[in-house]
Amino acid sequence: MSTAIIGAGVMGETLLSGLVRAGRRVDQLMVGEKRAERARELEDRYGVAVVSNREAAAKADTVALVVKPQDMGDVLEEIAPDLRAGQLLVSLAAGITTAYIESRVPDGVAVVRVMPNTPALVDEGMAAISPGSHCDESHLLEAESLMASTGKVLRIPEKQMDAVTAISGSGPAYIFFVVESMIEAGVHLGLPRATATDLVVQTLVGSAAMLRETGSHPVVLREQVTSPGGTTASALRELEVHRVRAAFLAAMEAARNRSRELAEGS
Ligand SMILES: NC(=O)C1=CN([C@@H]2O[C@H](COP(=O)(O)OP(=O)(O)OC[C@H]3O[C@@H](n4cnc5c(N)ncnc54)[C@H](O)[C@@H]3O)[C@@H](O)[C@H]2O)C=CC1
Ligand SMILES: O=C(O)[C@@H]1CCC=N1
Repeated sequence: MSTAIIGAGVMGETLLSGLVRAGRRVDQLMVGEKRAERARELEDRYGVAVVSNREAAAKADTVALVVKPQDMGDVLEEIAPDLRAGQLLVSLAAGITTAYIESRVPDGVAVVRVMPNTPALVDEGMAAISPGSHCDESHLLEAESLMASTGKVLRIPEKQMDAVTAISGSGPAYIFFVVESMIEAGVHLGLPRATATDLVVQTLVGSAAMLRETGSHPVVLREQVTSPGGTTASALRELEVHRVRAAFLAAMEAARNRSRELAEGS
């Protein structure tokens, strides 16, 4: 099965590198990328063939679309003449619906919408997938196998996609923001930056491992850290006073709403 990736920016390369790490043959992979310099970089780094978008669409069994939502209309218009019924189109773009894609490609092309995230770069990705209207189980299995090369995959109804985008798609950025804030706080408290960074990163990794390995509710894990009348209780009170919980809710609502807007091309 050959796979083409159209749009090899951050997420396109993340997918490409994951497929290579998962043992997909490089001669079964190809890339369509608009920026010539970027295309050369990927050829050098992975030995992958860089071809035109139309050649990618004509030759590959599966075509992954990893361009920005705003570029999706142009790319679909360009490759539509080369697509055929039964072929699989996997879109990783935020906001873009399977109906949008299906209305721009020949009848019978199978479309799967995916929302991945960047931890896929270290094989800890979280991808959600939803089938379009011409998908059978074999198309879903192929999309799942594509994304499973870089982490966990969950099947979800497409109506949940904008919320998923706000949580796991954009999620790594919120976590990095928290990490960055904690490091700055450590520096403010007088710690050397390198020490603060080591402390915060390992605390994050350890906490994530506890969540995954114990399966305990985060409230239970938080209560274990919070000694009565102690330091954690004092800190948590400040987080509540500064409305951090409400800020997270507002932030994710904004991301969900932006995903909906992207569907309308803005
Ligand atoms: N970066 C992230 O964390 C995530 C990104 N996504 C989605 O992945 C898609 C790509 O995002 P990024 O990789 O962050 O953006 P990016 O800007 O890094 O990559 C887009 C790539 O597409 C190329 N491109 C643009 N028009 C093209 C065309 N006509 N033909 C071929 N290549 C073309 C650009 O040159 C660029 O290399 C977006 O739709 C985004 O919603 C989804 C989940 C997470
Ligand atoms: O910011 C964005 O629009 C993309 C989609 C999810 C993560 N990055």
